[in-house]
Amino acid sequence: MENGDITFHTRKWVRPEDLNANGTLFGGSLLRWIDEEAAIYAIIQLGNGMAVTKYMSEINFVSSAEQGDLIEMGLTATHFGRTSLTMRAEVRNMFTRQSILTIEKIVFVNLGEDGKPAPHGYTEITYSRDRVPRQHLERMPPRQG
Ligand SMILES: CC(=O)SCCNC(=O)CCNC(=O)[C@H](O)C(C)(C)COP(=O)(O)OP(=O)(O)OC[C@H]1O[C@@H](n2cnc3c(N)ncnc32)[C@H](O)[C@@H]1OP(=O)(O)O
Repeated sequence: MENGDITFHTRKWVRPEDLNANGTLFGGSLLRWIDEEAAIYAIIQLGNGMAVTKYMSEINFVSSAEQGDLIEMGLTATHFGRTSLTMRAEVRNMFTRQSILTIEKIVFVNLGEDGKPAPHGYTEITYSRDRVPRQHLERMPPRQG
């Protein structure tokens, strides 16, 4: 599987505590949000809560956002390796669709119980919630039908 379309999931409202000294969105806040978004995406794709950030390529801050802006974060898997998952990320203004940030390559590694890289066995993106991390399985509602 290579180069899926980006799906925009999470929206954020740029608030005063997210601003830098210039009064625009602080890059550190944006990176914290995107790292968490990538972690959630990796957990869902790999069905494992033990997935860690390994590598991020250049980060391109394309344009700034201002207080009150509504932004959305998107990710897509671009490559399933043996133990890794590579994603592409984009953050954009929800209404103008203007790009705010792009990261071409974010690599997460699937860890085993021993904390070492472990094969995840997946090769394709899932668009449903069928790869449930073990610790959440017993709290799942029973299947209908
Ligand atoms: C969500 C978070 O915030 S997590 C917190 C931040 N992250 C961390 O603390 C992780 C710290 N790093 C580590 O613990 C270790 O580096 C590990 C366990 C992730 C990986 O250990 P390594 O010895 O590098 O593992 P290994 O060499 O087997 O590589 C594992 C995979 O990562 C890939 N990889 C390793 N280095 C890189 C790199 N620089 N760039 C891209 N991919 C890489 C490998 O190609 C391999 O993928 P594959 O199995 O799909 O082919």
